[in-house]
Amino acid sequence: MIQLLPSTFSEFKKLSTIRLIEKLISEGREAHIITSGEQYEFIEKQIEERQLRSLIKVYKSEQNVPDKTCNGALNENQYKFINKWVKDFNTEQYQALQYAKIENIQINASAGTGKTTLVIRIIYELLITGKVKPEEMIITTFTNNSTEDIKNRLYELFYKRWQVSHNAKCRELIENFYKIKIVTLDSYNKELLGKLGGQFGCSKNLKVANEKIILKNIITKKLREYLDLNKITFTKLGMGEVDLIKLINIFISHNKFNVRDISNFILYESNDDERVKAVCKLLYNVSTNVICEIDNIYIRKDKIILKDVEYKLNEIFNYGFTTKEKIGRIKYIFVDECQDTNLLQFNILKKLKDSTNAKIIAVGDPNQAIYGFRGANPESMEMFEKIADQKIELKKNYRTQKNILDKIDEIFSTLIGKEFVNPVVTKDSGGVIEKITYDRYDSFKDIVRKVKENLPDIEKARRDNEGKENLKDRISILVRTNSKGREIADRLKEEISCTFNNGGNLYRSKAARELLILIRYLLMPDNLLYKLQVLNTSYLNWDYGKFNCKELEKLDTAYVDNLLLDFNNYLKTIQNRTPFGKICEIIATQNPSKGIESYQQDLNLILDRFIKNSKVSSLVDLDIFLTFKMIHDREEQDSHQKKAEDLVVVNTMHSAKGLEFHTVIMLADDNYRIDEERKELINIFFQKYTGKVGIKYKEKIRNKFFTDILEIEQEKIRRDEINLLYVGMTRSIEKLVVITNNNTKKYTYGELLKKGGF
Ligand SMILES: Nc1ncnc2c1ncn2[C@@H]1O[C@H](COP(=O)(O)OP(=O)(O)OP(=O)(O)O)[C@@H](O)[C@H]1O
Repeated sequence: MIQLLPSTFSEFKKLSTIRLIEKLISEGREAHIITSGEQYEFIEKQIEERQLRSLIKVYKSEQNVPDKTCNGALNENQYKFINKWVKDFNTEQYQALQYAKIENIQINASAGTGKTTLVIRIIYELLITGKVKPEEMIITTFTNNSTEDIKNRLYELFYKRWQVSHNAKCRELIENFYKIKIVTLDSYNKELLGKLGGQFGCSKNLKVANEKIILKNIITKKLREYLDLNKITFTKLGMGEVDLIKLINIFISHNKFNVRDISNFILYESNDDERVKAVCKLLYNVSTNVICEIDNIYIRKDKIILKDVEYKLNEIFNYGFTTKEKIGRIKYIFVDECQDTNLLQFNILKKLKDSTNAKIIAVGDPNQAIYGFRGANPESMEMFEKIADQKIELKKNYRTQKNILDKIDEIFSTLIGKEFVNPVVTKDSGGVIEKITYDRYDSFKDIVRKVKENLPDIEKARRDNEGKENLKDRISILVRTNSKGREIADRLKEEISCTFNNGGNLYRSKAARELLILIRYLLMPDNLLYKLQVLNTSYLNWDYGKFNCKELEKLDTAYVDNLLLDFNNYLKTIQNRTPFGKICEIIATQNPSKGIESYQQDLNLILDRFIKNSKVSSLVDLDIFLTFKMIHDREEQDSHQKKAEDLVVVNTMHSAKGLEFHTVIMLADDNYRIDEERKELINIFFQKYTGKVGIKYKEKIRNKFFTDILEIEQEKIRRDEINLLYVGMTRSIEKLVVITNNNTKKYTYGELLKKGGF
């Protein structure tokens, strides 16, 4: 709240000033007062006497303040005036804003304390004052969602400012908004490698490869070669081909793992079980072969694996193969959510800073670190702190009501076994935190009941907000996994309009794409393109390489037909089935999901939607349905408007990071470690410092290192999950409802919350 107080004084004004201060205290509000002359001295004295430094900030104006108070809407002149004197920020935010203009800073703060708001404001200030040009800054985040969020909020700031002031600079920035690089760290690194990687054979058109698709095929090929060459049987190894492929796949694609490090790993000890030793040797050899093959293919095709991007960039920087000219002019690097950075990423950012003399503004919250499992470094906050000239902590929470935050403190103090204190709250007008326990099989009824119960509040909040679509005025149903989110959104949509907000999209999933290809092939079996495409899908167990569908003319049709012979013969046996029956039959026999749970769930959901849509009966209908959905859903995803309209949104915990909602309904019985539940568990842990790799497969076969590392790794995963639960719970502004089962299962948030005494 901003108050302009006139410079001159009457007794009446004096009284009203005291009243104003009292009112602000009673509301627990924070205020900025601008005044001059004797009024300034008077207010300062009042504030001192009442010990209100933290609530009220007074600015002394050298100019005379206009003789009228203003609260809320400002006219243009008032706006200009205030903009000159005041940043509607608390002291720490204001300090950070000032430091950011001259130094490297690190901002460390808990949820809801205004980190993102501050970063956006710093960016805004640097641009609007002309200190930095749009193309001279890089703003990195970890997810596409955060990128979108920052873009929207920054744009809004410029737009609002332009509406009030019609400032020419503002207009110029709006027009050049696209030049501001707000990107995920991964995509920035890829672009950078394209620029710098000439000596390493990387071109500007470098594409990040979808390693999953290609890996499986190459692994199968190399595994069979190895087994043949060494005359090894599956019995000797104690596991079958599918599991072996899975094991090698996990080993190679593990995020902490880089292909070049393979020889540094220790896989077994001399007293390990013979089968374990045989599997480890196989793992080492096949992986090396696979990696060489992938490198060859990728170099030819100008592709690279995501993890390799960081590795190569580090090498380039380490060997000094880069110059300021090649990188381009960078004055500022912003790192949002810096707690989630891994060591390689940090090194790249630091080297980038050193080579360009750019300033780094890093913002994070150690309690919201959720990417430990994929290599984020727990010390990342400290690393950024070391390169910062100033460290700033934000101490006030502006989001959540006091009673909700107090409860969160209590739960997390118990869970992590040390005092956990959220920052000072600014809101204390009675928030609601409740837990609903159900003992039926399904929590859906409770979700619907709670949504309906809370909708009137949201509608009111929107009305109070003058009908403006505010993304905060919504109910968010928070779930742990994508598939659970989809399921809930799907069921809920039948009663209440809602949006599922996640990273992916059902109709862009592999399951959807492959199903469409299958349908088109069934419709037009003579079309060469569809023949090739279907050969590339998981419906055919084609064991090596994918066809390049763009090079149709180079292909020998007879050869392709020959490859499809078995599949076509099989299709003949089911030709009399109904279209839908045919598809179900093919899915049952060809098993395209190959045991990948998410693929199966996506497929089930699509089939379920087919069934519910009574208009879909022929294969052509199915084709149209899927094609339409692919286009339509894409529009829906891209449409900010659509997202804003719905009062109810379903979010995964990950996708809700950085957002806030009037009401949060959290589903706490979703399992967060599906792997543990599987009977035939395959698990690999890498211990970075010792180079040891813990391996477990089948029920009891494991190397000696596995048990040693297991506990440490589980604790890491648990910590990630606790942090993710914290992220979820701190999204709420007014209300937090937790729905959990009576018999809380292991590895659910219900279990964690119970341990936390909730
Ligand atoms: N000085 C301030 N005065 C009043 N409200 C503020 C202030 N700073 C931030 N806010 C508001 O507080 C809320 C939380 O801010 P923001 O989203 O920036 O927090 P955050 O620290 O990034 O949170 P998280 O880490 O949970 O994503 C927003 O609604 C924002 O508008």
